[in-house]
Amino acid sequence: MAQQPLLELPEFKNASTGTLVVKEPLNYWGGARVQLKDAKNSEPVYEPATGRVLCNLVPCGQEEVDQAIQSAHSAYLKWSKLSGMERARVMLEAARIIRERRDDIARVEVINNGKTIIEAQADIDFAWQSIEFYAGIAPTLAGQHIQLPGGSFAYTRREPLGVCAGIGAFNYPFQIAVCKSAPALACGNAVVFKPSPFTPVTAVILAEIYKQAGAPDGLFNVVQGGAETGTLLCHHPMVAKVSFTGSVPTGKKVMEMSAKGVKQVTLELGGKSPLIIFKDCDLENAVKGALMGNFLTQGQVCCNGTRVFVQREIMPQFLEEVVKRTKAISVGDPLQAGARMGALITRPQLDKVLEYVRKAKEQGAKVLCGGEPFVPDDPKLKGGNFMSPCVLDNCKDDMTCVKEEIFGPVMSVLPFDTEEEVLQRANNTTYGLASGVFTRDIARAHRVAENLQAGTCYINNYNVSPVEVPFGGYKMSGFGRENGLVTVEYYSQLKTVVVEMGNVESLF
Ligand SMILES: NC(=O)C1=CN([C@@H]2O[C@H](COP(=O)(O)OP(=O)(O)OC[C@H]3O[C@@H](n4cnc5c(N)ncnc54)[C@H](O)[C@@H]3O)[C@@H](O)[C@H]2O)C=CC1
Repeated sequence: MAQQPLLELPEFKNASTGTLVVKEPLNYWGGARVQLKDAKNSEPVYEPATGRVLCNLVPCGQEEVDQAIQSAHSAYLKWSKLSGMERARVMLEAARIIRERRDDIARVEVINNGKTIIEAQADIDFAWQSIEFYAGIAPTLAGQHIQLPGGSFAYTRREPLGVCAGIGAFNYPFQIAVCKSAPALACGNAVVFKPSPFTPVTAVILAEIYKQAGAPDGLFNVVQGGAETGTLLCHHPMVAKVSFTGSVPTGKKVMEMSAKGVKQVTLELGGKSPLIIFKDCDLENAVKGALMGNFLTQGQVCCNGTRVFVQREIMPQFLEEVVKRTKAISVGDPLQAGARMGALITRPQLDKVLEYVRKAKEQGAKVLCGGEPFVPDDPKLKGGNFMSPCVLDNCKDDMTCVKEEIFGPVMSVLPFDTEEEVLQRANNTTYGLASGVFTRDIARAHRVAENLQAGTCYINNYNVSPVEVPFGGYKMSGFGRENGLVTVEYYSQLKTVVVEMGNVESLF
């Protein structure tokens, strides 16, 4: 009997905070959810807002990873032979279904991830837009014709890589699965995706949607698990490329393992990005930018501008306004429309963030607001991983909170005097994912953008990442790009064909 898609099951349809229990298998290959034979290594996955068990994660071992990759490979053989127009048609249908089911997918994402519904809806909108964008590009993929002497010529073909593995982080589960699969599929590849073990639920919904849209069985597969399953993907000889989103230490391991098989790698890693606010800025916009650059997804965003450099003359006004607005952020049930901050991903992650705040105080920072565990009034949320968003003043460049990626709602504010000084301090980090500058001086804005060592620089805004704009890191924040036209280069390879129209001129 055909499986009923997850989103149509009654428990998914009526899901609200504290009610969803997922019993259906979350691994997916060969066009269907797969129940693993051996569930002995299964681990509970908790709902961040309640601390309740949401599902049990059954990790894939060698045999299952191999099955998923074989299934991807057979789909690749068919999919790669389709024209770009044919691939686009399937992708556009997938985008349409996602758009139609946007609120349902967003609700499940909230329950699994803990972010607020308003953010999850934006993430799902990003997802269908990304698939639409790459569907539009699929028919345009083409090579070049190069005229040679004597009527001979060469041409290039932009060809897919084969089976691409995607490994995702927990903070944008559905969106990351799409950011990797949309360009990969547009170029003619097949994908095996491993979500974070903390957020296993929505990737399989994406798999079901691709199938419903007409993708061949095996084109997009999901293998669940943690480091071990990820390792199996990186080592598998039939995987042509690994696209990884996660922390720097794991990214290094992924690169090392992939190097053994000379696999292509894209690394979307962490950051400790600078946001520079000059005294000639529009202060209200700068404050809004600092909040958007620090508190989305409970601060668990790779490109967050967590080192906020403020020119000394406007520091008092900036702090007053930023603290007032931070205190007004409503923390609570992420499925409530009014909530603006939900729960952190896990209890250990919450403890880690609170420890960063404690250490910051010990090193001399001043907590202007927040930085404490938060227990909402609603009894069902008592076991959730909530904390109050935090602003730290009196920060110095050598403090731990300024140097390390906290991955929680903690903003460190630092004074500066001159442009030259702030650029030097902003760049004094091994990371280079993003950066931002607020100023009304147009020449200064572009000069600062040029001199910041980061893959993205936002001028007079922060954390704006539309699908058509490339995104990725400098330095230890990784390499390769996601989003935008350039990403097709990371999911395809160029074949050169040389055609002789005359006789072979042999030296022998
Ligand atoms: N640059 C970007 O686009 C983004 C970067 N990130 C970064 O991700 C990090 C937070 O995400 P986490 O999920 O905590 O990262 P993580 O590095 O702990 O895990 C990421 C993924 O790697 C897998 N993994 C762990 N060990 C592995 C191994 N040895 N081999 C293969 N796979 C392995 C995990 O199971 C998970 O799926 C932060 O540093 C954040 O900045 C997050 C989102 C976007």
